Amino acid sequence: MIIVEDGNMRLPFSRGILTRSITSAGVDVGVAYSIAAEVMKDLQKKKKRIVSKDEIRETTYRKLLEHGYKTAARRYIFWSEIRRKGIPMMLLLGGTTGVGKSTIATELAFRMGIRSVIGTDTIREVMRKMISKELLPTIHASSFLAWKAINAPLKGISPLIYGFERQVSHVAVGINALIERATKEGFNAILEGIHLVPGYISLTDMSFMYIITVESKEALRARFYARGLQSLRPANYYTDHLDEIMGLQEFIVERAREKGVPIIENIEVDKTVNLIMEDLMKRLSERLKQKGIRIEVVE
Ligand SMILES: Nc1ncnc2c1ncn2[C@@H]1O[C@H](COP(=O)(O)OP(=O)(O)O)[C@@H](O)[C@H]1O
Ligand SMILES: O=C(O)[C@@H](COP(=O)(O)O)OP(=O)(O)O
Repeated sequence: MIIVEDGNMRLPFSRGILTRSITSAGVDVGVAYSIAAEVMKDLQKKKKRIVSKDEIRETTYRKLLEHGYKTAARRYIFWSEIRRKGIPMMLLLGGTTGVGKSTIATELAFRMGIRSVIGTDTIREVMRKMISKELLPTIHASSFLAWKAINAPLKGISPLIYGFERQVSHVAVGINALIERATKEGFNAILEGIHLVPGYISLTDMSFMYIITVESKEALRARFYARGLQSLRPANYYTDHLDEIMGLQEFIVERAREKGVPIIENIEVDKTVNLIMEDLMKRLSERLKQKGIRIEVVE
């Protein structure tokens, strides 16, 4: 068995771990698994019982090149450098309910080896327990129904947007606290949820936001039916309010345009995940260069 030495830690070589790192470079998981197996064979041929992480990275990088995956090889080295340097960053995925945020967040977390994925609806749930409905009525409803809790006369303002904005501004208190703590503690996390609206959240220089959208009401309807099969969130609770939910998407997209936050139409999960990782690699390396941190990418 091959032992991987990492500082004073020694762990058995795991094809699963190496497969995840290779998929983080955008390689199909089946191909990634077979490349990981080839890497293991090459290391075994060297008859060395203990290998370093650098040797694994080098061998994997060469294997990807041999198989013609030049771009993936560069991405692979980039993300393993990010992990090696333990660079703290936060990814924030906003977008109206049902577009696929938690699905994409889970896949991104797997590929990037990020352990904490936090939904803003969880933050809202905690706030609901601590703050009464009388005091903050708009947080005790779904985003697209918060307007029903408003009993103020609204002149010329859309009740749907006003109710949503109230809920977002309240939940943003918890979101900003999370971002502050992650920055102070230096840990990675992915936040996902409808409350991540550009202009309402204080981003740090190491937090990167994306807005996920669906192309049509029909596509969104299909998402809710698909989710209804996998979870206890009943589809018709959402499909009965598609116009409101799409109205919130419009509002969120406008804010994203104003703030220059990338907007990604989520047609296929894999494509969306690769798009975000590609864009994130560019934004992250630019940001790190500004901070004087160079990520060597082996040519
Ligand atoms: N690109 C996609 N194509 C088809 N179905 C998708 C896609 N992205 C997500 N889904 C499905 O849509 C449903 C809603 O996704 P979810 O991640 O729960 O949305 P959100 O977290 O944005 O509310 C889930 O059943 C998920 O599997
Ligand atoms: O308030 C809402 O629209 C959704 C947000 O869910 P996400 O889009 O954040 O998953 O929460 P729900 O009322 O369904 O529990």
